[in-house]
Amino acid sequence: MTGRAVRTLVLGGVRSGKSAYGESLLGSHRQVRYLATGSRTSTDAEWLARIAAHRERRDDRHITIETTDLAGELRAAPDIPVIVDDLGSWLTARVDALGGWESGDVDLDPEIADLCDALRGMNADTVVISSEVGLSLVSSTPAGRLFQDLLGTLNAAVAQACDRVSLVIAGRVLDLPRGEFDASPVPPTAAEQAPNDRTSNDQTSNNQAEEAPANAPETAIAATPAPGTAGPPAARTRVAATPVAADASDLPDPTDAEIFPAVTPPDEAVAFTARERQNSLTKPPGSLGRLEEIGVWIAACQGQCPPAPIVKPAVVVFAGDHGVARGGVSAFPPEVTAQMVANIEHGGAAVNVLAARAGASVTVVDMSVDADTAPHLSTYKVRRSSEDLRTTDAITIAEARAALAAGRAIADRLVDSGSDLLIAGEMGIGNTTPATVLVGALTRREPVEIVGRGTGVDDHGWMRKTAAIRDGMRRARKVVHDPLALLAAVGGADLTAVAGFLAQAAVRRTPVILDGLVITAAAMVADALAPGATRWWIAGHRSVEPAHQIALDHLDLKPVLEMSMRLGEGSGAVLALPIVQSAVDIMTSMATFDEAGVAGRDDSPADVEIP
Ligand SMILES: Cc1cc2ncn([C@H]3O[C@H](COP(=O)(O)O)[C@@H](O)[C@H]3O)c2cc1C
Ligand SMILES: O=C(O)c1cccnc1
Repeated sequence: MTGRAVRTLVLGGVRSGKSAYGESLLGSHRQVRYLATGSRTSTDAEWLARIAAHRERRDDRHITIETTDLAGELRAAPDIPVIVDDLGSWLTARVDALGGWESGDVDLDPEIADLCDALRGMNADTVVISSEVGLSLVSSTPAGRLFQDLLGTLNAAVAQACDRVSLVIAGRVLDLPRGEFDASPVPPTAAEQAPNDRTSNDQTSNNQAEEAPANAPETAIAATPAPGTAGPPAARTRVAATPVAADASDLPDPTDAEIFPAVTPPDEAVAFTARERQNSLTKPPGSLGRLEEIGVWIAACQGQCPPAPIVKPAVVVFAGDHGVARGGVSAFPPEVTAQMVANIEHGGAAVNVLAARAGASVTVVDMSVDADTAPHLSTYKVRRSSEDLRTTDAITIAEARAALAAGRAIADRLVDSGSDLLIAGEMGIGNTTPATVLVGALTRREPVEIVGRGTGVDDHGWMRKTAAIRDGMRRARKVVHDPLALLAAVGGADLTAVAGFLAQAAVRRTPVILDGLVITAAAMVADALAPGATRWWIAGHRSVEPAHQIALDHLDLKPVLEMSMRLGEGSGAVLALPIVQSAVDIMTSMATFDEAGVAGRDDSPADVEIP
């Protein structure tokens, strides 16, 4: 699997430009299979002329296959980009074959489910064209109503199997955001029903926002600093976390987990082309500032200009407890870690809310929570709580290897199932302490320079935290040149898994948005494990934690946002995601000076007097 295949459903009315748009989406491919569903046996001259016009627009790159066996044809060549034009004709052919127009008694659900299954199996870019007939008048004939009903059902089911859905109206393209409910009445396939099955856990279905069960319990979080604060509104839609993708028999081999292949940087030649494209767009060069740099970066990461839209961003929240949290270094008690894991699982945390807005999936993974969590959360669990870094190694070397291997396996799985941008988040009371120890040890700072308030420790807590950081740094300094030993000594299982995840994303040439202090501290170690990995990362925001800026300077990263945030969970990274998506939109959708007929910059030596 390429890991980059994008399935797009293009909807539109009659003569809206949907086919031309759909074909343009595959414009960069050398070979495209064109599955034409229009009936060859038609004798309607006007209809045949339409088909001929479609054919004319296609060039030599297209292999045209006239078929109504869509699922079979898709499965026959899952690695070749394909366009299906269109679902309406396929539907007509199927109802014809079943003789259902008169009786209206047709059950296409099994065929629709089979078609969706075949679409999900595509490893190459896939475009499906269909008519949006639901916006017109309800047909006055039974057959017309049957067609409208069936096509509405079919479109909804296919939308679920696609990564993107666009609506074309009058030649203008509207990208439809992901909805918050499952509109498909088609029964789920067996794979979708089995939560621990490899296929169903495959993140291909990540972006289908799931509504939390209506009776999902409000997770009670111990609210130490502000007991009794008003709870959130009772009625709302929540986007629950996606289950982690693996079962116990599928655990990665931890042998040599700390050894990474060489990281190759994003494509410089494409970056050059992308900068030229930025300068050809209808704006003064450089006028979109940082947005231009980000667009160039994404193009270079993807190795193509213009870059493809980011359609499957994924957030993984790594959760774990730390023995040092028993030493009063946080404003909150350690029990909050497990409670927040449940909250994230049910869609109630800040990261869920922000991810839903940005169209990203959220998965929470228990690496070392000091409680038993559900099996689908604890597949990769290394132990219950890491040890107290003040006095002993947080985890053993063997546990560190297992945690690194887990982070790497999770990144691999997401990339293999089409995730095109990754974000790591973390949840663990006390986390800013090991993170600050890592930053202090790697940058040789004094504890008082770098210690922050985390969740909001009071002055006594601040003193305890500073002493803990001092003790941790004393132990960390001894292994500061050995990234694996450093993670084992002070990082703990969760931060170690984050380091594996971030480094593996770079190995897999997948861009990452970093979050605050905790994730950036793990990123420093990840760059030591896989030198050059930083080139695949962008800093989403700058947290108020003082050690965060020091970590960013160390990695030579400039944060996108400055929002005075100090939460973690991946929240700052997810908040920056729409900016990265906007940077891509600029590169894909702005007109060039030539296209728009706008005069470029006047660089000719002017014969004007300089006053
Ligand atoms: C309710 C709640 C939600 C959170 N979400 C993230 N964190 C953040 O705060 C913790 C780190 O701060 P410290 O080192 O001071 O404990 C981590 O769990 C981090 O993810 C939270 C903390 C709390 C209390
Ligand atoms: O910047 C962070 O990562 C952070 C800050 C405070 C609390 N938790 C995380």
